[in-house]
Amino acid sequence: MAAKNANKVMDKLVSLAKRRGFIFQSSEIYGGINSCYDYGPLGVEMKKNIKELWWKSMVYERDDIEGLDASILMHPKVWEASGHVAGFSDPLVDCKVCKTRFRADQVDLEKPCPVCGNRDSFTEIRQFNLMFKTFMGPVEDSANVVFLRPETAQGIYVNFHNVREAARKKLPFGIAQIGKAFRNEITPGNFIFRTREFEQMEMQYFVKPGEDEKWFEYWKEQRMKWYQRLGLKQEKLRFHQHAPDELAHYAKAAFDIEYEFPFGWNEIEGIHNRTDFDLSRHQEFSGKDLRYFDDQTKERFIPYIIETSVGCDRTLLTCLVDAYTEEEERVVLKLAPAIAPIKAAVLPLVKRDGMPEIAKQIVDDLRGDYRIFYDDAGSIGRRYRRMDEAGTPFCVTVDSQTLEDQTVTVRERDSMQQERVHIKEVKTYLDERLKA
Ligand SMILES: Nc1ncnc2c1ncn2[C@@H]1O[C@H](COP(=O)(O)OP(=O)(O)OP(=O)(O)O)[C@@H](O)[C@H]1O
Repeated sequence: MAAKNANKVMDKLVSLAKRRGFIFQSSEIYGGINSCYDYGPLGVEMKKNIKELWWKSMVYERDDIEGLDASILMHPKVWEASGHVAGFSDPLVDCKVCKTRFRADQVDLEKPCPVCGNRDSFTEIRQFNLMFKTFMGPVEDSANVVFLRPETAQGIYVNFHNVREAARKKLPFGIAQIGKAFRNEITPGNFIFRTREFEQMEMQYFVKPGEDEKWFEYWKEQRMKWYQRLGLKQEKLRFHQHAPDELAHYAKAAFDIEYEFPFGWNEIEGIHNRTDFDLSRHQEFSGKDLRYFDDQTKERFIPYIIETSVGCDRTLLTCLVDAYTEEEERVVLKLAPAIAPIKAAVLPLVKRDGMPEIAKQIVDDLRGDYRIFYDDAGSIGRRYRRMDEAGTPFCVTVDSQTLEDQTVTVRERDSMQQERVHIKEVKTYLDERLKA
């Protein structure tokens, strides 16, 4: 029953996302391609807003973090050093009869194939590496194999000294990066929750060994605060601590921030104490000295790294799920104004008496600062509903009173309360309410 309801909510969200232009199935006219999605006009705005808010809180509001945008394709040795060539894999089995593929840890191998019912039909377990391989240059041989990065972090580690020197940074400091990552997941699903191509927002914070635990606690707290700033319901968020047997090979401690989706509690962000593993390995494989020189203590050492790693697409899904609200007469996305794709809609009550002209003038005045939408099609009620579904926090309506006293109606999305505001005051009114 619970699973059925979960599917229903997700189905409704997927349908709203398509109808309103947030997210489309990739290559839809060709029947689609599994687990790949395209962001439409509203989706692209919302994703951009999420990335900007992350960047603002991680880079602009601090003085100890610098930005980076590293290449997706990297030297193949990076992935040997990182452990991804040897260890970034899931166990896989195939049914020899129906050819269905399973994750070996998600199916009972002693039982018949759950799809075709045949006994003893499973192949041996094989380790399936999740990295996408491709070839660089015109010759397709093993000497030219390169990988699409499965995480953005390695681009940060290999640039540790470049960024430190260029930005003249001393420990502790961080490097932040937003970019695409690719994983050939065996079991993608739940809409954009787990896909094979996705975007990550990662920050690696370099600290002195011995100070790592303190900074780990600090970043746990900071990152949880960020989700509150995104407007997510607090009771839907929690930490999950990795037990010793769950810890990745590089981690001394790991906490996930989890959200309660309609399909259960799931990770949205990982916070890891990666110790000196990454820089030590890159030092070993590259032969370059990646130690840090502390000019106060005159010591040389490899910094520890505290990582915060979150999926941008997964955050967007979380915000949509959290905002999706069904009320008696309407469906409304109660998105935080900072991430809402359209900040305000300007609506002439009727298409005459000069109302459209006044409305268009208001749009022109606001356009440079905000994503604004003009709509004069259909009844005012229908137009409000469309904006509710798009998560637009404010609707500005030009009506007959406007013609008399230059005031407009501003309707707030969640409360549906209306206020009269002078046309000259609309920009200030929005500025005050749209600040992140
Ligand atoms: N296939 C994916 N699709 C979308 N986002 C992803 C995917 N894999 C990872 N992420 C995002 O990147 C973040 C950090 O990646 P990390 O390697 O810690 O994930 P993970 O533990 O492998 O995730 P999971 O267990 O969900 O596969 C995740 O918290 C998630 O938000």
